[in-house]
Amino acid sequence: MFRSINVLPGFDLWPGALDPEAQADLLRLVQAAFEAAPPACYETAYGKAMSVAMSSFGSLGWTSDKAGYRYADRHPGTGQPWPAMPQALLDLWAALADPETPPDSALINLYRGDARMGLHQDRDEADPRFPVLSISLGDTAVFRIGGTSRKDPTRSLKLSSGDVCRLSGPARLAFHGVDRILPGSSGLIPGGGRINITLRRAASA
Ligand SMILES: O=C(O)CCC(=O)C(=O)O
Ligand SMILES: [Fe+2]
Repeated sequence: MFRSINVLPGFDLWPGALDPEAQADLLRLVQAAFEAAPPACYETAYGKAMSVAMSSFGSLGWTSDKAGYRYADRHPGTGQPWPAMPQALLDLWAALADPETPPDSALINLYRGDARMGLHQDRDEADPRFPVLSISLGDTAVFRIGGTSRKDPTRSLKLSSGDVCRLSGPARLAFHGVDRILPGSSGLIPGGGRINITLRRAASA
C-alpha cells in the first residue's frame, strides 16, 4: 500500500493505495455524510456557482459564498456541525502526512457530469507546513499541477479510484486543478462520477 511515485518535488502519488474493499468502505462513509450534510455547489465571491458539489468531515469544513472562501464549523445549509472525521482517514493521514498532528478537515468533492475545478492554490489553511492529502474514488480525473506561480508550466496526470496523492513542501502551494472526469471509467459510484477527499490541517496546531 505504501509505495509512492515522486511526480514533482513535493508532489507524491500512491497509486491504488486503497484496495477495492477500502474504497467501498470509504464510499459508504461518504454516503452517510451526504445524508447528514448534503453536498452543495457553493457560490464564489465572483457570484458564480462551482460545478463541484462539496461537503466535509471534521471540525472544520471549507465553504464559499459571496463573502469569499473560509473554513466554518457548521454546514451552511443545516446549521449543524460536520460529520465526524472517520478513523480510516485519521489513520491514512498519520501514515502518509503527519503522525503527530491530526487533520481537522476533510473536504469531500463530488464531481458529476462535466464538473471540473479550475487551477488554484490551497491557501485558506492557517499553516501551510502541513500537507494536503488527497484521495480519489470513482471515475478517473485528469488532474493538472504546475508550480507556485500561475504562469509556471503544468503537467497533467490521471488520478484513478483508490489513488492517494500528497502536496507538501515545495508543492504545497502549487497551482492545481481538475480538467475533467472520464465518464464510465469506474463502476464504484452509483450513477457515476468522482469523489475526491482532501485531508488538511486547517486551523493552526
Ligand atoms: O479533486 C481533486 O483531485 C482536487 C481537489 C482540490 O484541489 C481541492 O479540493 O482543493
Ligand atoms: Fe486544491
